[in-house]
Amino acid sequence: MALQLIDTGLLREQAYINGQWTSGDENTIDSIPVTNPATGEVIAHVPRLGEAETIRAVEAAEQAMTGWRRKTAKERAVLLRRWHDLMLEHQDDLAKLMTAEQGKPLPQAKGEVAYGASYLEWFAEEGKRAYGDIVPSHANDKRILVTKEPVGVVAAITPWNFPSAMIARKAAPALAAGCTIVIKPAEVTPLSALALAELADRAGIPAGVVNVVTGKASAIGGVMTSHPSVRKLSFTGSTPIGKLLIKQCADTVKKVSMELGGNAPFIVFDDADIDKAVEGAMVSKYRNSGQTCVCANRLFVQDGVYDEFIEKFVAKVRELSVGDCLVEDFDQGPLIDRAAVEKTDEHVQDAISKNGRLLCGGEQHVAGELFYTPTVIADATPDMQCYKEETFGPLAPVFRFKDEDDVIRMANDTEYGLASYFYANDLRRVFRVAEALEYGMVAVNEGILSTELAPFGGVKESGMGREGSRYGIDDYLEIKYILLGGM
Ligand SMILES: NC(=O)C1=CN([C@@H]2O[C@H](COP(=O)(O)OP(=O)(O)OC[C@H]3O[C@@H](n4cnc5c(N)ncnc54)[C@H](OP(=O)(O)O)[C@@H]3O)[C@@H](O)[C@H]2O)C=CC1
Ligand SMILES: O=C(O)CCCC(=O)O
Repeated sequence: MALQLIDTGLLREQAYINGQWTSGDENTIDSIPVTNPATGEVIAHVPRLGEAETIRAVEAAEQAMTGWRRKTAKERAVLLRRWHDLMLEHQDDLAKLMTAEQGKPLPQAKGEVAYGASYLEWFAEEGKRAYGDIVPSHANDKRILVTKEPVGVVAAITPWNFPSAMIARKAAPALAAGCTIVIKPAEVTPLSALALAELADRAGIPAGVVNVVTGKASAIGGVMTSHPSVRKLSFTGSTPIGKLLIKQCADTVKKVSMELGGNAPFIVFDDADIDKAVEGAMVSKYRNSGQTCVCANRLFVQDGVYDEFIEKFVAKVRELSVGDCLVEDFDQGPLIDRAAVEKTDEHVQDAISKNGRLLCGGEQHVAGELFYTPTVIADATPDMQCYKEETFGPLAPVFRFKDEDDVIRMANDTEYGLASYFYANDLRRVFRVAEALEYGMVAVNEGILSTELAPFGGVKESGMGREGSRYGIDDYLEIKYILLGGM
C-alpha cells in the first residue's frame, strides 16, 4: 500500500548534506530499502553512504559553524521556533511516515512528533539563557569572567525506537547553543530523520547547520568518532555500541553524551493505589510494544497486593489489540525486526522453563511475523534472563517481594540505572525509596516520566549526560575562563 501523505515532499529518499539532497558519490552509490515492519513491504530507498560523504558532512558543519555561532541566541531561536511550528503543522504526515517505518500506533507516533517538537521550542528559549558569570576576583586589579561557548560540530547517532524525538532532543540543544550537527539515523528508520531535515530546510536553517547522513553505521560512526572537527558525540542506543563509541572517541578526546540501555524496576508497594499502579504499568510496559529504554522491564509487587495486582493487570493486558497500525487503530504494532521477536520469545521461554507462570501471551501474534502477543509471567525469579537483561519487547515478568530492603536490593541489582518507577502512598517511604534507587530518573505513582522540562538520563552503564531541561544545554557548551588584568 503506497504511503498517502498530504505533503509528498516530506518523503525524502536522499541524504541531506550542506543544504543539498544527495544520493552520494557515483562510485559508491548503493541503497538501503526501508520496510514497513507490519507488512514487510518496501516503502522507500535511501542511500547507503560511507566515509567520504560523512567527511563532507562534517566539513560542511565545520564551515557553517562560523555563521551559526555568530548569530544571536534570539536569531537562532526564531529559526528553531519555525522548525518546531513546521513539525506541528505536518504532525499527521510525520506520524504516518514514522508508523510506516517503525510500526508504532499512530497516536503514539503523533505524540512523539509533538514531544520532539517540544524540545525545539524549549531549547529555542533556553539558548537565550546560556549565561556566564563574573566571579569575585583574587586581586583588585583583575577581573574573572566566565563565558559559555558552543562546543563545536556535534555528531548524533540515533535509534529506531524514537526515530524523530531522539533527533530533535539532540539537535535542539546543539543548535540553540550555537553548534552545528551531523546526524546518523538508524538504518531501519531514516525517513523520519530525512523529513525533519526537509523541515529544517524549509524553516530557513542555513546550509550545513543540520546534516543527515544515511548509510553504513561503522563507516559513518568511524568518521564521527575520529574526525578532529567533531567535538562532541551524542548517542542513544544500546550499551555495547555506546561503549564502543566512547572508546573510539577517546583518541581525539571528544565530549560524549550517552543514553544507553535500561532495566527499569516498576515497584508496587502494599500501600499503593492498585488501580493507578495497573494503569501506570500498562503504559510503562507496553508503550511502543515494550521497545523503549525506559520501559518497565521487571515488575516487583509486594506480597499483600500481589494477587490483586496480577488479576487486574492481566485483565487489562488481555484487552490490548495488536495489528498493523497504518490500517487500523491498534494498541500495539509489530516489533522492529525478527531479532526483537526472537529475543522476547527467548526471555519468555526461559522464564517458563524456570517455573514462571504464563498468564497471557507468550507467542507470536497472528497479525504477522513481527507481532508478539502482550505477555505477563507471574512468579518471576532473579535467575531468569529477564531479570538481568533488557527484553525490549512486550513481556512483563512480575516478581514478588516481602519488604522494602528486599525490593531495593533487587531493583538496584543491575549494571543499568536509567528509569525506575514505584507506587506507594506513605510519604516517608516515598522519600526513602526515591533516594535509595540507583537510577537517573525515578517516577513516583506515574508510569511515564518523559518531558522536555526534565533532565532525561541515566547513571551506571545507562550512560552519561542529560537531555532536556535547563541542564540539557550544558552538554553542548564549553566554559571559558577569561582573566582581565591591569584593571
Ligand atoms: N537506549 C535506547 O533507547 C535503545 C536501546 N536499544 C537496545 O539495543 C538493542 C539493539 O538495538 P539496535 O538498534 O541494534 O541498537 P544499536 O545500539 O545497535 O543502534 C543504535 C544506533 O547506533 C548505530 N550503530 C550501530 N553500530 C554502530 C557502530 N559500530 N558505529 C556507529 N553507529 C552504530 C545504529 O545504526 P544502524 O541502525 O545503522 O545499525 C543506530 O543508529 C535493543 O534490543 C535494545 O535492547 C536499542 C535502541 C534504543
Ligand atoms: O527509548 C528511548 O530511546 C528514549 C525514550 C523516549 C522517552 O521516553 O523519552
